[in-house]
Amino acid sequence: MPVVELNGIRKSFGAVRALDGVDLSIGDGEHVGVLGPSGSGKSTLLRVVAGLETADEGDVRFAGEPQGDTPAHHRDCAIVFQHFALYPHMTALANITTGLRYGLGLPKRAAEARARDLATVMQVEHLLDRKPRQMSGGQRQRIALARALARQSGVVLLDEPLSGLDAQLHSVLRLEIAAMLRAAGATAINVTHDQLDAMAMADRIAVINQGRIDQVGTPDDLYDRPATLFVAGFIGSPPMNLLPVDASGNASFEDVWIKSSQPVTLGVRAERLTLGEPADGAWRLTGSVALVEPTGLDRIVQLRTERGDSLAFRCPVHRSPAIGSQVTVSAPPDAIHVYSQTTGQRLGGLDHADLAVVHRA
Ligand SMILES: Nc1ncnc2c1ncn2[C@@H]1O[C@H](COP(=O)(O)OP(=O)(O)OP(=O)(O)O)[C@@H](O)[C@H]1O
Repeated sequence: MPVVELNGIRKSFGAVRALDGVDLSIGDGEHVGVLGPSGSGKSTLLRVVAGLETADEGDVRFAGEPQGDTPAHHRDCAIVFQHFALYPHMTALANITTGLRYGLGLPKRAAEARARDLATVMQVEHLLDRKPRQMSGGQRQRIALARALARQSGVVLLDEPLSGLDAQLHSVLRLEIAAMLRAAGATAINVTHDQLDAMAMADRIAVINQGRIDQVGTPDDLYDRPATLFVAGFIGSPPMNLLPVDASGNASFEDVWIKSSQPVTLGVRAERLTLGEPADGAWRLTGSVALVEPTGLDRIVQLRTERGDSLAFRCPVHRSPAIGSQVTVSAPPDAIHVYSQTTGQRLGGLDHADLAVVHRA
């Protein structure tokens, strides 16, 4: 049985539809990332699960039990907020034990014993006597997480737990937090706008777009087979190149026509495009180099085609073309994804029944 189930959740604030029919099911011990741009409804979703916000429609279940009438403080979940929200006048130990003593009613000694055990596992025992202002941002966030995990709740809810931390700490802490949650066997919902965080931490990711979930899948599912144009353009850095096919059925690939009963957009990832003369059967494009972006590992090159499409490809440092030069890139047909422009949904690959691919002589 799923630990958390959301069925048909809708929530509006006046005219703003924050959640527009959200279904999501989370298994025991699973870590699900909720990923989407600013304003897409991520925080509202988390607040509805926590009971801090009431859904207009739909229901939230924990272990099969509808939570509709259960107030936030009686729900079996703990939240870690974006801005630490530790009590500033209390030590880390007191911050962790307060919830155990006054929330769960544990006696002081038992609460402290549990807090110390957890602090040892999380390697923060040296911080227990410090107050929040005596700790760094990362240390405060570890204590906030310890406080949430100490409650041994069914569900841990994380709201942008890494925002506001510097880049290096950020990447260390995301692995640590994911490992701590796994070690505790916690079921977690982790809201973030950062795809790298979601990819690194979550077992599955729900991509939310304007209050609806476009796709739920493993990080690889989302990357390899984005279900919608939105996911294709959101996941990946650089995101997938998207090339609309014009009304006459002209693909922007030069030697190919696409005939389709509906307008489609072709997608191809930057790393599937190769610089230089194409192999047999590959689709090719020529354009002028607009920008070359060093990543250290390689170069991301932005190309502008004659038709006016922009696309990015990756190439090794030693083969990097000069800005302004004309180059040809190509992709194997199996690297090409096809999306409906009408529905935004992925139709599949070039073998889709609606498409006829005509190679020019
Ligand atoms: N209390 C509120 N009153 C009015 N509108 C709200 C309220 N809370 C959220 N909204 C609106 O609902 C939409 C979704 O907001 P939400 O905070 O859930 O998005 P988000 O994806 O968490 O965004 P961010 O990443 O910027 O925090 C936004 O348009 C927001 O302005």
